[in-house]
Amino acid sequence: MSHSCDGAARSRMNRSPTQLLELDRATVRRGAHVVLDALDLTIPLGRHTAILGANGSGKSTLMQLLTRELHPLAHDDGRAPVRVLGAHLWDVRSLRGQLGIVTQRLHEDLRTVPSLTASAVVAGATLGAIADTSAEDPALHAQALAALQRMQAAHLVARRYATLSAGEARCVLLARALFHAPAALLLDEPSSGLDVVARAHLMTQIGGIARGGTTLVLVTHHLEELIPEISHVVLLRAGRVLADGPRDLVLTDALLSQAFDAPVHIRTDAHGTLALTMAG
Ligand SMILES: Nc1ncnc2c1ncn2[C@@H]1O[C@H](COP(=O)(O)OP(=O)(O)OP(=O)(O)O)[C@@H](O)[C@H]1O
Repeated sequence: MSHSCDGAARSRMNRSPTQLLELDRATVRRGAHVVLDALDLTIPLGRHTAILGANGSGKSTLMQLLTRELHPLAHDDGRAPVRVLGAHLWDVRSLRGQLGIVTQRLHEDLRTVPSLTASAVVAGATLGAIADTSAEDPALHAQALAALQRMQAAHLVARRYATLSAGEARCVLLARALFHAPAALLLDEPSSGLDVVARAHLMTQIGGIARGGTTLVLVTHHLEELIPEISHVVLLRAGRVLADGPRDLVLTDALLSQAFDAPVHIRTDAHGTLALTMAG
């Protein structure tokens, strides 16, 4: 009996996963506060998805479930509340090799080490840790340079990461995130703090990455970041899924007004960029 169970588990792990994320009534509590409330959600590989919601709706917490930095409450019957790439047990380091991550928190952590160069930041993806390895390893340095070149950021290779502008740092983080050719790229408000030109440049690069076949998961409350490649939107409200579907069905004034608890209006400019304004 236990043999056949082990075999089934092994064959599930060995099959090529088709789902990036599967949540089965996943609940996360922080202190007395239920931050995610019995969430059911599936994000297939290959479906570029935005997780959209107001401040405090649970977007970053959902991202941390995906990266296994946070764990949900266990189910009494042993069912796995979270599966990432088909598996519910992950060694975090091997998961980091499958997911490229760009978050403000990672950026801030990297900036705390003044000696770190852009090359070291990119090459550090091999460790999943913050340490300067590229200086000692010419092969790693060359790979980091190639990754920066793909982001049109080769000129930054020797610069100290902590001295980069927000836009430059974001390109270096993208190069790091893509270092292992991950199955999916997770972006948490990637363009926040960037000027209009740097934002357009970054979002063009992200669009190219999506078209190249890397699944995009974008966590944001900035509608400007919903590039055309994003085909699917999950709307969160107070730790629950308010809507989950094709972007045109979810991005309506009515649903967004519910999500933001205020009357809002979505508009599209001449270049197709979305923006949200207060209605009236
Ligand atoms: N460590 C913590 N302890 C207690 N509550 C927390 C903690 N971290 C987050 N929360 C609460 O969980 C809720 C969801 O937070 P989360 O950061 O996931 O939201 P978010 O949608 O990403 O918000 P934002 O857009 O402002 O970044 C918020 O009400 C927040 O106050």
